[in-house]
Amino acid sequence: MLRPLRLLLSGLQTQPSRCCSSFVSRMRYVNRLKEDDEACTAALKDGSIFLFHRLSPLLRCTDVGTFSPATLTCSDVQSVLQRLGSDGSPLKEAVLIGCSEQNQAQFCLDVGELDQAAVEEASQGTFIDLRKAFFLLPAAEAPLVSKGQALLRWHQSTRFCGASGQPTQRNRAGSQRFCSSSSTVYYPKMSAVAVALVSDGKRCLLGRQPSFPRGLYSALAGFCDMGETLEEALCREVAEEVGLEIQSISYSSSQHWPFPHSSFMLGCHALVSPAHTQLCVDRSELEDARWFTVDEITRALQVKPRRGDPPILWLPPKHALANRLIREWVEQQWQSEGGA
Ligand SMILES: NC(=O)c1ccc[n+]([C@@H]2O[C@H](COP(=O)([O-])OP(=O)(O)OC[C@H]3O[C@@H](n4cnc5c(N)ncnc54)[C@H](O)[C@@H]3O)[C@@H](O)[C@H]2O)c1
Ligand SMILES: [Mg+2]
Repeated sequence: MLRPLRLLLSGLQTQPSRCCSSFVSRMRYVNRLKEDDEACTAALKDGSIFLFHRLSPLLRCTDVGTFSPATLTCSDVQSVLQRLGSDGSPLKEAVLIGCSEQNQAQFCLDVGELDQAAVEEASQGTFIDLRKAFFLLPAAEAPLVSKGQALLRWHQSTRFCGASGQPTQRNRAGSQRFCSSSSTVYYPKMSAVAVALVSDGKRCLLGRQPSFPRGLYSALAGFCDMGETLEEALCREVAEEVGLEIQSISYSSSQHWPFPHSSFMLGCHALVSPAHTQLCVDRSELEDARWFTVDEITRALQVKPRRGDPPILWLPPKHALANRLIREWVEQQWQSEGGA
């Protein structure tokens, strides 16, 4: 029997479609929720919510001592709000983050106006500063939390239109804000950053900023200027920071990086001529930059730094794209040595 068209459409609004691969249907579902306020309101009722308090995510400690983001249902959050005397209106501020593999829409919500300790008690979790939380979470879960925080931060800083000075209004999903006075649409934005692991074929180049923890060296990085390509940004940054000219670049991978604000990190391997490796470090940007052999890097990758240890070489944590670039380089060096 044919179902009425209206019923079919309302079914489509609340659940991912089953006509395509589960990935395709989830992506289309999230896209629909961004465009359809009613569908998004319905999805929130059945969705999961990650709470934040003044941009710090709510985490729970598992029985085995690991951490995970506290996932609450909409009714969990409603009962927490009720217990704290709130009328439930903060739920309207929830922002869509994505959709789980179980087809459940995921939202984030900042309850910074409520008492932090009272929310922690009612929701059985702890709000932890993202700088700490990011590294406590498993690598698979940290990006979801950092995406939630980035979206909440963007909403908090885009309340007014830069053209008219009037308040902006958000759509239901929180994927855009609109100023009816100037007709400007605002979308969440992030800064592009180029990161390069520079090599001369045998050694790799790492640098440290004065603000880094003692002993930490990382790949060179810099914000892309307006109008620059990724390649131009990498060549300029490496020239500015260490005075070298890059000969060739190969793209590796990218990542969203929440610190200090949302950055879109684009990671590459860069080669300089072994005949021109003399460093001329710009001390206003870097405290130090050095060439490291594959043996030094391999040893450093095996060391687990402990508080109070003497400052040996420390590499960026596993969650960071720079760590991935360093590992890729080491693997490539061992492969080419094995093959030689
Ligand atoms: N995830 C990783 O593996 C990884 C590795 C290296 C660096 N990073 C991140 O990359 C970012 C950039 O690296 P950097 O500090 O060497 O950059 P950088 O060398 O461009 O120097 C930073 C300076 O650039 C200026 N700047 C220009 N555009 C900016 C913008 N859009 N936002 C902020 N400042 C801007 C500011 O004066 C700032 O002090 C840092 O936030 C760092 O945390 C991440
Ligand atoms: Mg830099």
